[in-house]
Amino acid sequence: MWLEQSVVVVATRNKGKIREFAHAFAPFGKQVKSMYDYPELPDIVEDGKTFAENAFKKAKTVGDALRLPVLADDSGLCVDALNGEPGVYSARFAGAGASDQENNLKLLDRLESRQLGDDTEQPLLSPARFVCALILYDPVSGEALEAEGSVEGWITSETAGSGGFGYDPLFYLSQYGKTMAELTLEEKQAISHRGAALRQLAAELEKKQ
Ligand SMILES: O=c1nc[nH]c2c1ncn2[C@H]1C[C@H](O)[C@@H](COP(=O)(O)OP(=O)(O)OP(=O)(O)O)O1
Ligand SMILES: [Mg+2]
Repeated sequence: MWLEQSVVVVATRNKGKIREFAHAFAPFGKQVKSMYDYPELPDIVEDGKTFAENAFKKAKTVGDALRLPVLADDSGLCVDALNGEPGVYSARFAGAGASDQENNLKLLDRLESRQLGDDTEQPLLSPARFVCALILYDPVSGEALEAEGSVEGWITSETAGSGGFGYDPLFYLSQYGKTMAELTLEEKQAISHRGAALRQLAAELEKKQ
């Protein structure tokens, strides 16, 4: 069913995610629609303890409302020096409705205030990873497919780049010598948590054929 459809509905209002999904599905001739295309959809309270729980809630809420198969993404940044925070709270780290810039500033503030002494002044503040959980939910069968991906990097105090979204300007990839925000969409997709989760989901779908 889902593989034949020319439209993919993604249960998100994040424009950065929408851009990445549109880029990922374009080669398959699939157009991406988001919650902006269905203004009647409710806000979804993301009260799960895991990315997968939240992604499932997004997919089920939107899928049941539209009676269409829906893909949902819940993702975030887990920072070692903060014991995995902000994790599932990434979007509201600096408070409900916080902007990316406010969240980034709070993250740097939390990490820089942990540095002891002046001689620890190095731009790499902590190992970190982005995690993305995807759920593809079909309201007719009630079936849900799940995939998860992650990417390892470092939080840097030398922010750089204007691509991507969210915490990308702070997320340094040693193998590229660049932040995630300095990568093209193509490059980001090849290594990102979202790209990895999408490839895993595609493999799951293939198994079911
Ligand atoms: O590739 C990424 N590059 C940088 N930052 C990222 C990425 N992926 C997730 N993030 C951050 C952004 C946000 O602070 C949180 C996602 O929160 P999350 O609830 O999944 O998304 P959201 O509220 O922005 O949109 P929605 O729930 O409508 O999908 O993690
Ligand atoms: Mg959200």
